[in-house]
Amino acid sequence: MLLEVENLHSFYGKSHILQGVSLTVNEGEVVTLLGRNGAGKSTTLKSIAGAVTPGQGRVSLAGRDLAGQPAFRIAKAGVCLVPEDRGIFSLLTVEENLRIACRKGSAWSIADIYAIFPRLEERKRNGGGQLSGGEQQMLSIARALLTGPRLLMLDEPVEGLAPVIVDEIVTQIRKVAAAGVSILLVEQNLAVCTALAHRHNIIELGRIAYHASGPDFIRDSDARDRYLGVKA
Ligand SMILES: Nc1ncnc2c1ncn2[C@@H]1O[C@H](COP(=O)(O)OP(=O)(O)OP(=O)(O)O)[C@@H](O)[C@H]1O
Repeated sequence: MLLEVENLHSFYGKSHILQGVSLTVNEGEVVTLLGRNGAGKSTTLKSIAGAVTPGQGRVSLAGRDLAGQPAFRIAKAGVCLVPEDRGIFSLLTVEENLRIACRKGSAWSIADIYAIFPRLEERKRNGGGQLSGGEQQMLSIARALLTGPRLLMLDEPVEGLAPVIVDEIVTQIRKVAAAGVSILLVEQNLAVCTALAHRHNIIELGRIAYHASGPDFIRDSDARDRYLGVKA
């Protein structure tokens, strides 16, 4: 087991958002966290990464307890969150954005990144702010990889992107997973989720209300309708 989250509770002020979330990610797995708007998906990722401090519960990475640790220590342990707002430096070039993300001891080099994301090499001298939305997303995933994470958490990586770019990013995420990086994916685009993931979790009322393997979830149209309001 790589990531083990057990009975996680998180609050914003008095709002009790996560009410006992439990989920796991094995080495080499792609696992989704699905759910309706406001269900607590981003909060779960932030609570694992330490951007939100959980009030209760266990988060462990390869057996090492991380819950309640500061975000920088959790990142150092190998957990990297690519947030929805992408977090790239718009005044730096693509290559500068990549260079400053590099960490000693990381298994990833900038050449590895260009092999998976050829568009970034084509655009390496462009400013981060000149990139399209899809290219910005690629750059933020690339920056996360350069830190050498064991667990990559992606928050809605294809939101608002054109279908051809979505396909490109799905292929890239698949290559990242094939390189051995475990992935916890939050994404509203179900086709992307089923194309990538080995297992799925659905969060409702602050808890995991449903989980299934990839093939079982594809067959279970009732669950998709009941929990996500998606017909067919
Ligand atoms: N910083 C915050 N302060 C107070 N409440 C917040 C904060 N961030 C999120 N919330 C609330 O917590 C709940 C869960 O939000 P979260 O962003 O985790 O949902 P989500 O499942 O990721 O949804 P979405 O798909 O809309 O991003 C929502 O009701 C949201 O309004």
